[in-house]
Amino acid sequence: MESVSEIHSKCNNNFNAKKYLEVYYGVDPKTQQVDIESKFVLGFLHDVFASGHIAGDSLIEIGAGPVLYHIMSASEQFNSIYMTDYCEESLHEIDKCLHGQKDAFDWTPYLKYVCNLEGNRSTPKNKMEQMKKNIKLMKCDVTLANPLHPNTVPQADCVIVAGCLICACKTPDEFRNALNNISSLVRPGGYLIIVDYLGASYYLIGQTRLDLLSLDENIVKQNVMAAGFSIEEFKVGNNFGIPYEIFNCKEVFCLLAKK
Ligand SMILES: C[S@@+](CC[C@H](N)C(=O)[O-])C[C@H]1O[C@@H](n2cnc3c(N)ncnc32)[C@H](O)[C@@H]1O
Repeated sequence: MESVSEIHSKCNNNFNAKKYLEVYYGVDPKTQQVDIESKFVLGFLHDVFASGHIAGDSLIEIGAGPVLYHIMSASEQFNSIYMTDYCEESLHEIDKCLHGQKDAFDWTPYLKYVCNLEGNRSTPKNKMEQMKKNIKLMKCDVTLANPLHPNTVPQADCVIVAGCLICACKTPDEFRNALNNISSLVRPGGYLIIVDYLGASYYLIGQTRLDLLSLDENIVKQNVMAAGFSIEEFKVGNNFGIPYEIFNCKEVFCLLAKK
């Protein structure tokens, strides 16, 4: 049996957080425009949080990786935001952003896009300052009954899981278990948001190929409902800039469900 630290170091070897950011979140240096998939996902998250009724004391993002953008629209709605991941290296990339380090990934194009969606009531700089105040970083593992083990936090008003479950789960059974584990983190009446991909089976980070669980809409919906949620929205987007040889993805989905 592998120890937790062995598993984490193995994960660090396979998941190159810096390279991942460059390949999947790098923008054209000339135009600084965010891609169509990001506009779809950020637009969904904006609409969800702009309504104002998904708010409260805490939000947990599970499997955030080195990526800051899924909580941009939520950042003013919660007192505490726990950004969590299996790999320490990924959390370190977020930490660098929060501490304004020189070699931190630059999220400005995405911050600008989100501020624009919000009618520019805030600036990218102010939004980043807001995030610095309420984000806490924590390890997680969706295969554990308490994914935040050894930490415990009060059940959250909202949990976001983006691009994580098709990486962390190898079979539909593992997907079901992970959703049950994640459900334990959401308070009754709280919300679950999933952003993930349909029909994808691998992606590349540089030369490293990582396998993915191929999901369809039915498997997602059935298991989310079985984990104690009622689905309020399910939106699918299918216009990708990433070449098929790098990520054999057909569709991204955004789901909002209430416990
Ligand atoms: C493709 S990345 C997605 C990162 C980011 N959320 C995004 O949308 O770009 C998949 C993430 O799932 C994380 N992950 C893999 N296995 C996990 C597990 N058992 N528990 C929690 N996170 C896991 C990885 O460390 C990685 O950060």
